[in-house]
Amino acid sequence: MGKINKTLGEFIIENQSSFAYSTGELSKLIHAIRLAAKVVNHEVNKAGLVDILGDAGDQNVQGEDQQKLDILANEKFIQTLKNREIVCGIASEEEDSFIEVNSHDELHQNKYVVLIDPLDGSSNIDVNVSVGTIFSVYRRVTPIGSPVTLEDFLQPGRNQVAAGYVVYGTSTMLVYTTGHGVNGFTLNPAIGTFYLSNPDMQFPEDGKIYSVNEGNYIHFPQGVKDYIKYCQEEDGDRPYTSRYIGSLVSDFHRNMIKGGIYMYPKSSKASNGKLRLLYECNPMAFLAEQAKGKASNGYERILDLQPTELHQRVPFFCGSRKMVEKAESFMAKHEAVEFK
Ligand SMILES: O=P(O)(O)OC[C@H]1O[C@](O)(COP(=O)(O)O)[C@@H](O)[C@@H]1O
Ligand SMILES: [Mg+2]
Ligand SMILES: [Mg+2]
Repeated sequence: MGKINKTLGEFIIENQSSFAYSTGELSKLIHAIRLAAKVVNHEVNKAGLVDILGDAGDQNVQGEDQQKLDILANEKFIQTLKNREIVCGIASEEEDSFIEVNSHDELHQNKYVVLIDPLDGSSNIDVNVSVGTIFSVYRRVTPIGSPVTLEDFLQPGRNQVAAGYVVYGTSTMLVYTTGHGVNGFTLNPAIGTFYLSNPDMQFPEDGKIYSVNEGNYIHFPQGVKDYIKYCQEEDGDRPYTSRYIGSLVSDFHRNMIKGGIYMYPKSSKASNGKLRLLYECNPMAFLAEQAKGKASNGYERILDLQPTELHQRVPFFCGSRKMVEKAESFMAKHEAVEFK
């Protein structure tokens, strides 16, 4: 008889006990994310057949054109989390400020807040290239039963209790951590069940793939330019291969499996780069570290950064530990002079 793959449901139940304060609330939360992921997956897969491609004609708080699928995915995740009364607050790339989730009984006991990037890789939606969803979970810091505040969301990434992503690619996968390693589950679309397909995922310590939008090369800090040149030099196992999908989730996923580094540096055009600390960099950094990889802003550990705004951006270097350290060493050489 072939290898029996554990379902996500079975895995959640089995691993619930490994989580401190375990009341089953976090398990219910992961279940809800699984459900919303299946709903969004269904929409993504038939995107070309129904009128959900293209932009929605609105802009989000960051001045980016919202795609129709950005809005649909945002609605599906928020609705699913709200309806299950397992969170007390939600923040999203597509919402200006956080949403307080009130349950029917005044003093609801929900203790988690969730931050989401409902649709990651929006520029790839219309061209049938893989996209994703990213989520990050914290225990609230304000007293249970009291109104949720911004403070509950502006926590350093090291406080995350869970983080993960869904990649809607050649197959649909849910990859997440609760601080006990990283596991990947593949959706069997025929029966709508996620199965454990990639247990204990780990970044190879070193790699041969670098992912960066080289179209911004001339605007990059000298340290980044030097590291890209280093990746391209004929020497030993170099040149490395350049791979850039333009969806953070997909580039991260490939690099975690094959070994590689993803970079979205600051530049003379964007002094903090493009990616958002709270619902892109923190969750991917938590996953990276749990998978023996590394994540920094070129100088500091992402998970130790103290957030100050819901939608703040930070430079991002993430992937195989030795590659991130190498990039950081080039950055350190030029730290003093770079456009502070
Ligand atoms: O087109 P650029 O500037 O290279 O940016 C691509 C990056 O921006 C993102 O699309 C930003 O995420 P959103 O699509 O969620 O806004 C990342 O997924 C991706 O890595
Ligand atoms: Mg994104
Ligand atoms: Mg997005």
